[in-house]
Amino acid sequence: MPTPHISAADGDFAPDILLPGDPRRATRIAETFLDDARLVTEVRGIVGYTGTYQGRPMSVMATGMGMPSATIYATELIRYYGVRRLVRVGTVGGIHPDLELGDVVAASAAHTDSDMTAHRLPGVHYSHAPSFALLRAAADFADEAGVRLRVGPVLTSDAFYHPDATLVPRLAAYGTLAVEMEAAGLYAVAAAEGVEALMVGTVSDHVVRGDSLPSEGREKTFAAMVSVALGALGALAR
Ligand SMILES: O=P(O)(O)O[C@H]1O[C@H](CO)[C@@H](O)[C@H]1O
Ligand SMILES: O=c1cc[nH]c(=O)[nH]1
Repeated sequence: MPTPHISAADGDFAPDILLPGDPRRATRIAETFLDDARLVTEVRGIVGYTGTYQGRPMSVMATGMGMPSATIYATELIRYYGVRRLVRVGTVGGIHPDLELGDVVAASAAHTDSDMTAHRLPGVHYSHAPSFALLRAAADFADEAGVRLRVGPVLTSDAFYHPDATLVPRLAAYGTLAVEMEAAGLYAVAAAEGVEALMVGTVSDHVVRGDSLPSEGREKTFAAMVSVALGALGALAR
């Protein structure tokens, strides 16, 4: 049944879904990786597609930017469309000095500067963590495929333009890999709803060094990230 934000019919989504922030990336993923992809929703320009990948049903849908947007879609997909495994495929800003542009990261934890998930467990500093099964499957797939995958904590921030210039060096001192804007919310929703989630990201820029990928570089590295996400989902389905 359609929700306030998704116009798809019952059964239109697969249990497995990729979640980029950018609607154009959702379309490119559907066109590049899925067979027989069809558009199942486009409310507010947030497109979702379902097709097959290696013979299995697979969906991809944009989330927009930030936790308020991403958690609306994640919640509705899980509660009303039966989605059970959600892998965010995002761009991230590198923080760790070892990260190169184009590297793929998987978030084994997500710190946050947001209060968005704090109301869920008052009095507790909640740990935003992914599905271990999905994380392990992503790491195993990357090893086998020869993809350089860095696994570690990220910061999920409410602000793309953060006013506190000391934040990134302080996070770097705690081994934080990168910054993005949705993983913590996705992990909290998935945990609360009893389903599995993971955030995989491509380093599109380095927030300390100040370099960033040109657009054709983004296209190539985006393929490595998506293949890791699809490989992890495929391994769990077997
Ligand atoms: O490229 P996406 O998936 O949108 O992810 C990152 O890019 C956006 C900011 O430019 C935020 O959504 C951030 O998390
Ligand atoms: O949230 C994000 C995503 C990419 N790069 C950044 O600096 N921040």
